[in-house]
Amino acid sequence: MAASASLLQLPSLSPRSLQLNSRLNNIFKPNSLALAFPKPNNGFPRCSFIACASNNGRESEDGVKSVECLVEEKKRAELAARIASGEFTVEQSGFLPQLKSILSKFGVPKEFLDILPGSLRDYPEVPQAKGALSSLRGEPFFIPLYELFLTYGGIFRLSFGPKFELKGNPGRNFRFCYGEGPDPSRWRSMACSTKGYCPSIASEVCSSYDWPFGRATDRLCKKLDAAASDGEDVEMESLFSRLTLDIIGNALFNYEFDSLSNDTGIVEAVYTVLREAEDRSVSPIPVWDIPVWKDISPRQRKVTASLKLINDTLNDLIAICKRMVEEEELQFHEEYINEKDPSILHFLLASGDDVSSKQLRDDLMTMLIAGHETSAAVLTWTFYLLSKEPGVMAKLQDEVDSVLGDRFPTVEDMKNLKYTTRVINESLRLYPQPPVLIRRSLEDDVLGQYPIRRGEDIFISVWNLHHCPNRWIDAEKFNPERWPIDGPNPNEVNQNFSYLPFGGGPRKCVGDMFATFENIVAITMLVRRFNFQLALGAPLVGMTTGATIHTTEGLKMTVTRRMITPIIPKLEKKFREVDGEKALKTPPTVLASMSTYDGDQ
Ligand code: HEM
Repeated sequence: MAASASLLQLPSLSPRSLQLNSRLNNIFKPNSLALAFPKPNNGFPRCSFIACASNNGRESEDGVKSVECLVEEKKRAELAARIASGEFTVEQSGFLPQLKSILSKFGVPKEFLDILPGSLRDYPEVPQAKGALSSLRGEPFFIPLYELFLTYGGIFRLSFGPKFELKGNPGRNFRFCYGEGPDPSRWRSMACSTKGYCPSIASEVCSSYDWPFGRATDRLCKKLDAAASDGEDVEMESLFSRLTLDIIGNALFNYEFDSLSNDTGIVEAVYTVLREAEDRSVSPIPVWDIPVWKDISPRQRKVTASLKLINDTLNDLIAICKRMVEEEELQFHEEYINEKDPSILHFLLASGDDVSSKQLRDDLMTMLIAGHETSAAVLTWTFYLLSKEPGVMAKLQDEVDSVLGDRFPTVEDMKNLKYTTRVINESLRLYPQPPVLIRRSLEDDVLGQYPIRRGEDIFISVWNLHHCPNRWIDAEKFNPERWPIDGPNPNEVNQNFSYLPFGGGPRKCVGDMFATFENIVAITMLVRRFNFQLALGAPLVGMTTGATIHTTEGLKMTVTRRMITPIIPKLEKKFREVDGEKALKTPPTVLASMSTYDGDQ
């Protein structure tokens, strides 16, 4: 990594001005600021920042680029050339500098100009990009942001309104699912509880077969096993979405969506609401706010009905959990965990969290949304990347075989699954979820050398940070080895805020440890058993944006069973206290739980 520390700092991101507005407000209004540090060198060769998937990721043997790849490169080059030509550049010097210049021409002495009130200080103007984003149609929005960054540098102002396609208000648009959401002070305490909860997943309870991570992934393995037998290709993006929905439902409120097996009403309702939230966040006109529209539009009526079903279900779950907690005799303490119901909801209620059921419901809904599609997207893009780098996949499978053998992964295994963790670190670098973070300035401030007005929206393009050619050697290459295997787990602090897999600061992701363990369990259990290749003839894997980076047409893969040397499972005996007695507990082995598997296991 070519680290350039001075460039990588975020000099003026003072907590004062950049406190996260937890409800993402009014983004993409004209005059939003986009940040991307560090500034690239002038003349730095533009890189093709989406790895082209020739033959859908299977390299053609003679190394000839596919037609799609060439088209993709041509499109990118055209976009870069248009931006560089100044098509989107605003020539302006700003009112205050102009005023000073006029006063100076009239002979006003410099000493006087220098003591003019602060508001007249001569700040340089932020480079400005202007236009109609519709003219950049056909790209996920963070791609033009990257091209603009290569042209304008680390900080520039976007004036892509009023025709800006992404003009909208995701904060407001998500509110229909989780009300006003948690108020910041309460959210902090909840985040603390949740962070407090995360270490407790290190307890042996979560390594038990009852824990949702392994159980849900096991169901996915069985599905893939059937597909492998039938020689059918599978669409992994939707399977990962279902996997993570099952996991988060179970972990949050002990609810079995079982979406991998069934399409029940509640599963459909969750997807209806999630898709609506994503659509609203990129829709130019909030038609859903028109009162009559809500009642006559079949789609909006479906959204309302779905929301009611979800809210009723959550209310029931909260009520059941409250009763359980009331009947419980156990005193709450830091390591508290209810073995029958180790859910976050139970933990929060047992901790004496004194909130209304509505608030609790809104909080759970927030976590459901924040923790579902993000993890699904990480798994999707990780498997996409792995399918293009057989060498990385082989190394990963070696590690999994030697560390886990036929066991289910446990939290203790995480420290030994070092390469697996690096694969996830690298996948999160290339495909950050979400690719852009948004803040609103609460007061006038200065960012770098530029003034920021109160109320101004600031986009922090994590995509740009993670792809910056000055920061990363071979920035576009999927190279888990770039992270030293025995080094610290890379995070925003030890990477000097040039790597933000889970955000940073007071509003950093509260589910980072949860998500890491979830991803490790899913990846290790899947690659242990199967090989994955992009399906022949499947559509090219392109990107599109919702709240996270989705594929344009799914991730169609051919899954085959691995031929692996059988490993004699270790029958470790573990003891744990159950109601004051020592209970014998034998951790399940993969073989035991996959007893329906035939052949080569
Ligand atoms: C690999 C999966 C995940 C990724 C990449 C991820 C990423 C992020 C990022 C970047 C943020 C900061 C957003 C911002 O600054 O505007 C965030 C916030 C958040 N995440 Fe995650 N997340 C993941 C999984 C989860 C999970 C599993 C949960 C819940 C169990 C969760 C709950 C949250 C919540 C509640 C917030 C808002 C925190 C606040 O506003 O204080 N996330 N996540």
